[in-house]
Amino acid sequence: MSTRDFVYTSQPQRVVFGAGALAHLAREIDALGARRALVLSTPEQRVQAERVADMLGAHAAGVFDRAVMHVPIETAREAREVARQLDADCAVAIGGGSTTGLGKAIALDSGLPILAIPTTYAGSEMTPIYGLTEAGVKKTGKDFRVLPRTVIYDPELSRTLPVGLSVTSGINAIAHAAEGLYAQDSNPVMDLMAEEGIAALARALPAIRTKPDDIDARSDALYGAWLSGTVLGNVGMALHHKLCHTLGGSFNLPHAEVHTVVLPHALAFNAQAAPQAMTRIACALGTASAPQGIQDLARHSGAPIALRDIGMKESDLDLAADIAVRNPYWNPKPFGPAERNDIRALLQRAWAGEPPG
Ligand SMILES: NC(=O)C1=CN([C@@H]2O[C@H](COP(=O)(O)OP(=O)(O)OC[C@H]3O[C@@H](n4cnc5c(N)ncnc54)[C@H](O)[C@@H]3O)[C@@H](O)[C@H]2O)C=CC1
Ligand SMILES: O=C(O)/C=C\C(=O)CC(=O)O
Repeated sequence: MSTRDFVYTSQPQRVVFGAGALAHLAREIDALGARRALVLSTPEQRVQAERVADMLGAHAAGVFDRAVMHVPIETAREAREVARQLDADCAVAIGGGSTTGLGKAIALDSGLPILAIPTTYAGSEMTPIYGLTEAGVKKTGKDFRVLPRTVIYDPELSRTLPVGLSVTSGINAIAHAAEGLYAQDSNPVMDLMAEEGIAALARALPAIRTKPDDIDARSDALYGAWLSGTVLGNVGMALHHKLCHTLGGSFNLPHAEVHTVVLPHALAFNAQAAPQAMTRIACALGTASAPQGIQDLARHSGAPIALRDIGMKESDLDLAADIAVRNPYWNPKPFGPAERNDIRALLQRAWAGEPPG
C-alpha cells in the first residue's frame, strides 16, 4: 500500500497521564497561569469536585455542579454567569463528556482556558467539538477556543465508573477511532492512533467487566480513550456519529449506549465502501469481522445491543431516518434523502438488536 497525500496539523494540548496524576493539579493550574478556577461537575460527582476545589485551595473560585448530558443552553448560560460573577479565569471540568461539554460552553463564550480531568472514556477532552441543546434541538460545532489546554488522565478516578457505563463509554471511544479510519480527512498519524486505541479498549473492557477496580485495565481503557478522542478531535465524523447525534439529540437516548448499539450497523453499512478501514478495525479487535466484532464485544461485556432496550420506540424510527438524512455528514458510502430507506432499514436492525447486516 503506498502512502497517500495528507494534511496533518498538531493541536496544542498538554496531557498528564498516570495513576495518581491528579496530585499534579496545582502544578498544572500554575502552568496555565490561572488564579481563580471554577470547578465543574455533575450533581453526582459533587464530592469529587469538592475534593478538587480543596486541592486548589486559594485558587478555587467555587464549584458549579449542574452539568447534564447534551449541554442545555439554559445550563450553559447559568454557568457562564457564575464564572463571570466569581471572576474565574479558568474552568476545571472533572467528569465525563457532559461536564467537559459544560466547560466548552463557557469557553466558547469567554475564551476561558479549560483544564479537563476525564472520568469516563467519551474523549471530549481531546476535541474542539462542542454541543449545545436549545429548544430540543442539539447542534454541534467546532471551535479551537473550546479545546481543553490541559488534560489530567488519572485512571484511579475511573475506578468508580459503573461497569455498564465503562463498557458503553469505551465503545463510544472505539466509535471515534473506527470512523477516523475511514474519515475523508484521515492521515497516517491518526490511523496509527486509531488502531492502537481500539486495541487498548478491546483489551481493557472485558478485563474491567471481570474486575472493575483493576488499575491496569482502567489505565488501558483511559489510554485508549485518549488516543480515540484525539482521532475524533483531528478528523471528521461520518454516518455513525450522525445517527447517534440524531438519536441522542432528538429522542433523548443515553449517549454511550446509543453509540454501542449503532456502531456495528453503521460499520456494516460502510463495509464495502471502506474495506481497508474494516480490515484495520477487525485486526485491532482481534476478530474476523469489524461490525460483528464490535457487537460481540458489547454482548460479551454485558452492554445493550438493541435500541428497543435503551428507550427507543419503534414508531419513532421513521422520524429518526428522516432527520438523519436531512443534513448528512460526509460518509464513505454517501447517504442522503435518496438513501432514506436504507437508513430506515439500518435503524430497524439496530432497534431489534439483529446481527449487523
Ligand atoms: N464534544 C465531544 O467531542 C464529545 C462530546 N460528548 C458528549 O458527552 C456527553 C456524554 O458523556 P459521557 O462521558 O458518556 O457521560 P456523562 O458525562 O453524562 O456521565 C454519565 C454519568 O456518569 C457519572 N460519572 C462519570 N464519571 C464517573 C466516575 N468515574 N464514577 C462514577 N460516576 C461517574 C456522571 O456524573 C454522570 O452521572 C454527551 O452529551 C456527548 O454528546 C461525548 C464524546 C465526545
Ligand atoms: O458523538 C460523540 O461522541 C461525539 C461528539 C459529540 O457528542 C458532540 C457533543 O459535544 O455534543
